[in-house]
Amino acid sequence: MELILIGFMGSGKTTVSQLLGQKYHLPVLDLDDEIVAQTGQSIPEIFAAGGEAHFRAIEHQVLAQVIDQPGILATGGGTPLREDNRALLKASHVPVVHLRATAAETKRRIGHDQNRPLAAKLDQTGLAKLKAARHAAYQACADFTIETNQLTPLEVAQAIEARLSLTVQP
Ligand SMILES: Nc1ncnc2c1ncn2[C@@H]1O[C@H](COP(=O)(O)OP(=O)(O)O)[C@@H](O)[C@H]1O
Ligand SMILES: O=C(O)C1=C[C@@H](OP(=O)(O)O)[C@@H](O)[C@H](O)C1
Ligand SMILES: [Mg+2]
Repeated sequence: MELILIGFMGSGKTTVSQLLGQKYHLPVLDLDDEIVAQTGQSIPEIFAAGGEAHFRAIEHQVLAQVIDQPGILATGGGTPLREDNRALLKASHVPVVHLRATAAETKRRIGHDQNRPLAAKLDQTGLAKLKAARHAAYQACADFTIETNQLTPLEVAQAIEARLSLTVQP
């Protein structure tokens, strides 16, 4: 991978990875999409079948498979929770960018989306608590953090470019 995006659900990892991939003609790999492709099950189906532990085991296997592929990787919001996943991210030696949004903005962005089993039943306070509990894991592997609340996805992509001083021509 050339760039890895991490952060809480709704922070924009999937959206921004696609924008950067289009602009720089780089392949984009979304870990959730890859999990769905490999298992033939949706994310809610995987959680329903074996709970979060089952999903995390698959997520780890797929991360280990794809980490050395070229392109931009959008992780899932829980990917950095496992120490072995954080080690894989760090060992890739590519920039790891942490995208952030407030709980209120997160609720606005994903509140009606049923495709995220861990967020589906949480109100804004629940999202804030889960996000706070994960903060250290994100910080442990991030090279830098972008606050996305006031930014469009395109502006987030531009903020990442500015931090990386990407030189590849569009
Ligand atoms: N900077 C942003 N401003 C407003 N909406 C955003 C922004 N980034 C993402 N979104 C929206 O939030 C939702 C979740 O984005 P997504 O890229 O799937 O996040 P993630 O992959 O981090 O969970 C989508 O509807 C997306 O269009
Ligand atoms: O935060 C999490 O634990 C999860 C985030 C999701 O990815 P997004 O962050 O892209 O929504 C997906 O991997 C799964 O629903 C679990
Ligand atoms: Mg995503």
